[in-house]
Amino acid sequence: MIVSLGIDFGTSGVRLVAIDTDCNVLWWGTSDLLTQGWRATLFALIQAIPNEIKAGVKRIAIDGTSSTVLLCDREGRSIGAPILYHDRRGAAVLDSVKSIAPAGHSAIGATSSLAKLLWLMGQPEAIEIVPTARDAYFLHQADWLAYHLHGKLGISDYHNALKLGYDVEALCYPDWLERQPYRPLLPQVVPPGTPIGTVLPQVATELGLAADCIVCAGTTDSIAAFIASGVKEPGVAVTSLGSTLVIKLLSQTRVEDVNFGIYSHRLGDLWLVGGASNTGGAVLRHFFSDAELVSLSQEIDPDRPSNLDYYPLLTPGDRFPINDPHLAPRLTPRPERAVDFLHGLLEGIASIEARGYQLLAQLGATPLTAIYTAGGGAQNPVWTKIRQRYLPVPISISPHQEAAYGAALLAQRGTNG
Ligand SMILES: Nc1ncnc2c1ncn2[C@@H]1O[C@H](COP(=O)(O)OP(=O)(O)O)[C@@H](O)[C@H]1O
Ligand SMILES: O=C(CO)[C@H](O)[C@H](O)COP(=O)(O)O
Repeated sequence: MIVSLGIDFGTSGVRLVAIDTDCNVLWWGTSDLLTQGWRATLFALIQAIPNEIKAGVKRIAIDGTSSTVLLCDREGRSIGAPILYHDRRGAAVLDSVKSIAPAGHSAIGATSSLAKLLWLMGQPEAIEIVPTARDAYFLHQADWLAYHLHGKLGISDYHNALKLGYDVEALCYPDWLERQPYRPLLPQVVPPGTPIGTVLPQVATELGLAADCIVCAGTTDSIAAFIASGVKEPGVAVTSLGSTLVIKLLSQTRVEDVNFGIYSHRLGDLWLVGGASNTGGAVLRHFFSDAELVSLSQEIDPDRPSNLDYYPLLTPGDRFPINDPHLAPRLTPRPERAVDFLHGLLEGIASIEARGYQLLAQLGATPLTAIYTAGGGAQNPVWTKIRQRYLPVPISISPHQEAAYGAALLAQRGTNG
């Protein structure tokens, strides 16, 4: 039996999926992040796989949250704490980012990997490191975790590296990054799913993996969720209704517009175009429990408009489809009945999603033909009907929603599979 493993370090936990050559799920595991850290969580999840399945594991790929980064030494030890995907400390160095990256580049943003790198470069520990930069590495979460399996430091994939400034069309770092003093810290970048090396002998023994098990380059969590859907046809999109709202449309054309927070990841010979909004399930969860979301949604008539015009955010600022760090939430007027308030929230998020897809069309992406939905919100049929009022194409639930399943497919087939 040949088994591929996908491991997802997502926004709300860590999941592992093992699949066979026919893509059947043989095993799945889930864990909160252990207090001992990312590596301990990774190892515990792999250790928990039953031996008869584990013995067949030949490929592993890991996805992590996009723009979660760290600096580490040549032993892979983190220098300072990792900086998480939503950490906005990069806002302090945004002017420096803008001074080196071309206008409109997707690496320009308070949470981008590049902004975090520039922030780190201003810290005392980095000032010591840069002159001897061969001994230090700037890595993404997925790169660093894979290192603990294959033992090679300084390797990333072109999904994680997009917001670092890597040129995913020319497949090299652009001149404006090559010129920087911290260039030696940057990882070598390969296509997601590329075999990097076999698992280290001591790790194979510790985890009970086969000595010839290959560790592949990873991806980001939301791209792994897209890959999980199995979508191969340009024009088909996946909307993730998790804590945040993320839309990704498979397109023959690349589109970028920083004003709307729209950018394109490369996916084999095609483009994954879209953006990520701060609206989504986290706002719903702030006001309602999951049980209330189910019961109250059943009382909503999805064919009737709420007549509320919300832009649901928990704090000011959005990235997409309005890229404005100060954008004010719009959550008033608040009706007396909870069901009416929820109706307004679900419509508000649906209208942001629809606006996103309209913009992709206007900017020249391959025309939208169908939408799959993933994430907690996909389980709400009333919301699907509301969204259907705003969107001109059929909406259905994604057949596979787990990012870890997408990472397992990536390990098995690469991005063109
Ligand atoms: N019935 C429901 N209707 C709408 N949203 C829901 C429902 N159940 C859960 N959610 C939302 O789904 C989100 C969790 O989805 P999930 O995909 O697990 O998120 P994450 O992005 O954190 O991985 C929560 O923020 C919650 O508000
Ligand atoms: O909030 C996130 C955590 O990763 C989103 O998934 C992210 O912003 C989307 O990024 P990308 O398109 O690079 O996967």
